Amino acid sequence: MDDITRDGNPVLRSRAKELTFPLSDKEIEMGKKMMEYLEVSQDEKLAEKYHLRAGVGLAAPQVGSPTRMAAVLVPSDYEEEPPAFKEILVNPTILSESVQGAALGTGEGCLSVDEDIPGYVWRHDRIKLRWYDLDGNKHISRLKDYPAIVVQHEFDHLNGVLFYDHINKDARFKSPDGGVLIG
Ligand SMILES: CNC(=O)c1cccc(C)c1Nc1nc(N2CCN(c3ccccc3Cl)CC2)nc(N2CSC[C@H]2C(=O)NC)n1
Repeated sequence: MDDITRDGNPVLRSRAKELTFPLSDKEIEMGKKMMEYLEVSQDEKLAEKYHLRAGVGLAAPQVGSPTRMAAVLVPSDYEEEPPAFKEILVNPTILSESVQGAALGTGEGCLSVDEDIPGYVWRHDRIKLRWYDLDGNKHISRLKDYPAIVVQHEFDHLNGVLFYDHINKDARFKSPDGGVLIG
């Protein structure tokens, strides 16, 4: 956990730089290590053994690298099913986003923010995402609900935005018209 940068470190408030292909061995290794972190953090026994906080997303600035890469591992509702969304995203771009909003009903947490900050983090319920994999292949993904929220949270990290920047401090649990609460 000590290798996760914490709020206050300027790398979390900077705009991360695009990566160029072919990626260096070091960049590929970083992507794989970020995904491995999420896998271990979601295994109760291993997370306890290595004192890791569970996460479903991790962006390169959170491991000290101001580059546009993020790992996302959103499990499905049933353990024996494959994950809802598992990818290492390079140079992601949100191509379009729904007008309809969505927020996690329990608020958001972040591996780089140690304290709980109450409030809904209103995002877009659906997004169309263009991204590249570690080999430089282009992908387009249409995401909805929890996976869409997680990707927007990680995308924010690449632009120096943290989840609590979106919380309405005067009305932390206010729902905008038509917004859906998830989870
Ligand atoms: C303040 N209240 C809260 O944090 C909060 C409180 C309750 C519920 C939710 C849903 C909350 N919110 C929240 N919970 C998560 N986890 C739930 C548990 N889970 C997990 C845990 C154990 C094994 C496997 C897994 Cl999968 C890991 C992920 N993750 C995020 N976020 C926001 S988007 C990026 C994502 C992230 O990875 N954060 C570290 N938010």
